[in-house]
Amino acid sequence: MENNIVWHTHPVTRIERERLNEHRAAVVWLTGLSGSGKSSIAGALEQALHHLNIHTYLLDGDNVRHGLCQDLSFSDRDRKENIRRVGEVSGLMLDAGLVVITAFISPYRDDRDSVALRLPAGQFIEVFVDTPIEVCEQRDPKGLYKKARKGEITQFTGVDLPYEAPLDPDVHLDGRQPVAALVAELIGYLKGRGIIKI
Ligand SMILES: Nc1ncnc2c1ncn2[C@@H]1O[C@H](COP(=O)(O)OS(=O)(=O)O)[C@@H](OP(=O)(O)O)[C@H]1O
Ligand SMILES: Nc1ncnc2c1ncn2[C@@H]1O[C@H](COP(=O)(O)OP(=O)(O)O)[C@@H](O)[C@H]1O
Repeated sequence: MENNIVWHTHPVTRIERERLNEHRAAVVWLTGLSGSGKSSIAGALEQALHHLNIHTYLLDGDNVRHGLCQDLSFSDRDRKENIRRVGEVSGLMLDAGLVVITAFISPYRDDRDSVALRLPAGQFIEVFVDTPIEVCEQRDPKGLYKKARKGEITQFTGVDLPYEAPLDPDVHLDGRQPVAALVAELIGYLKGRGIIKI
């Protein structure tokens, strides 16, 4: 259907914003089970990058679901929409020249791949926070696994809905390692890819 909307190209581009920032823009997309460590790693990574004078923004599932996505449930359909919206916001922030860090379960490969396809090639970095469900369940800081096992919460990832692990992630983290070591691994990766120079 024709919608009469035409893309408008503006004079200041992402490349120029990146030059001003003295680093490249990227989306560092953390995916993993609830309790795998996404938020902890994302927060510590942002702090480390901030100290290196990198312009960052962190989008976290729990927080985004208080506002932008407060109308969405945990059904497959709503998770798809959640990830689509977050992907679009990440794309805008990437265009603004930021290193965007996202922490969403994002359990479905198709949804993650759709986000990657909407972003400039090479600027979507898929990070698998690989923590066995037994470990996540033992951590259970919010008591959600306990509730899901008792049937008090349904559609819980890893209990009655699947988690599709990335087949070929850019970075594969062992979520049982200390957060500081995982952050160092990510910083090393960003340097290796020429996103940050320091
Ligand atoms: N049913 C169900 N399944 C999974 N998670 C649940 C559910 N209900 C609430 N929560 C809490 O919501 C957080 C996950 O939100 P996300 O936006 O990251 O999920 S998704 O990407 O849309 O699948 C998740 O946060 P994390 O534990 O930080 O991953 C949970 O705290
Ligand atoms: N690498 C780690 N080693 C040990 N405990 C961790 C690690 N990462 C996170 N945790 C702990 O596990 C729990 C879940 O971490 P969190 O970052 O909230 O995970 P997620 O965002 O994936 O749900 C928290 O209690 C946190 O302190």
